[in-house]
Amino acid sequence: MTATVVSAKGLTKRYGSFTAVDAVDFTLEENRIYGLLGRNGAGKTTIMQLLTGQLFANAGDLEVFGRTPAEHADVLRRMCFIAESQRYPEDFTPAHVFKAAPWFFENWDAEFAERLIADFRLPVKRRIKKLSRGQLSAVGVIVGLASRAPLTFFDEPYLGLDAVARHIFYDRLLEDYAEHPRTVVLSTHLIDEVANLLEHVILIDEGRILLDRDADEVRGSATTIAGARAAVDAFTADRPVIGREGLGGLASVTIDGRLDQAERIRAAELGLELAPVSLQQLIVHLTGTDLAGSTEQEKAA
Ligand SMILES: Nc1ncnc2c1ncn2[C@@H]1O[C@H](COP(=O)(O)OP(=O)(O)OP(=O)(O)O)[C@@H](O)[C@H]1O
Repeated sequence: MTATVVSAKGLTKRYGSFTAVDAVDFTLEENRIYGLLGRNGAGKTTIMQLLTGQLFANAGDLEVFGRTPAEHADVLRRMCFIAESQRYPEDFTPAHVFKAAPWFFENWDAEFAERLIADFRLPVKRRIKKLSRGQLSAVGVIVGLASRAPLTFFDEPYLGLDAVARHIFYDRLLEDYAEHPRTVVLSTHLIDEVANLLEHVILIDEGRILLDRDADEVRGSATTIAGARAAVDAFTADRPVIGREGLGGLASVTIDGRLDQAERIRAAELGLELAPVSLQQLIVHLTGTDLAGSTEQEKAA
């Protein structure tokens, strides 16, 4: 049986009259990788700050490892939060950060950190304020991975990381997670890149939860049918269409739900192609916008 690490009921955070997190209910289970997804301003960072005791909720019940996070130092010690723009003391070098890390994280693995430093080619003796944007992100990613905290949050940890470095992060996370399972919460706009990593998806929109489901179930919950427009239209006529694209005589229509065996055979007879829907496509549909819009992609590239 898996243990519940986080339990939130009616969790609410207001900034003045604006409600950033609106009475959300969710749980995080032990040893799973969660994607906390949503458009800009959806409330993802605020939720992570509530969970890590950096903010107080205005209403609701929150338990992390069975206790109220902000009031229990032993709970805070079991968490690691890597923010988009991590701050460090003036004149610190990455070497100072990694030397201090074992004071904060009892599972800190210095050897693993050394390997990551080599992977990311991080100049550990250079002052942090002189590091490039991507190198600064690498410092956070290394702390997040080598801390092996039972509950680790990565809030858009990639700013400036190039594609190679991002894939090193994903690979090392998966490898290390297989050997040292823990609960990881990853907030990102690069959904297609992390789709295979995620075991569970929580989608936030305007402070509310739109979707809280196993990632495989989400992936299998829609189908794209492509082919000659007339055949596609006929095949999808009575179905809940959630997306439609077309060019000339060709069409590609995404429907909510799976097709059974008979329907698949019929589609093949009509010369139609069936394709699974990506997590990103579904989320775009659910939130009405492309989360990985060009600015985010460019920022991360
Ligand atoms: N200190 C604050 N005072 C007032 N409003 C705030 C404050 N912090 C956050 N907000 C607002 O709360 C909402 C949620 O912000 P949050 O940072 O949690 O979003 P997010 O989902 O992490 O967004 P992004 O993907 O852009 O990082 C936003 O509308 C934001 O403007």
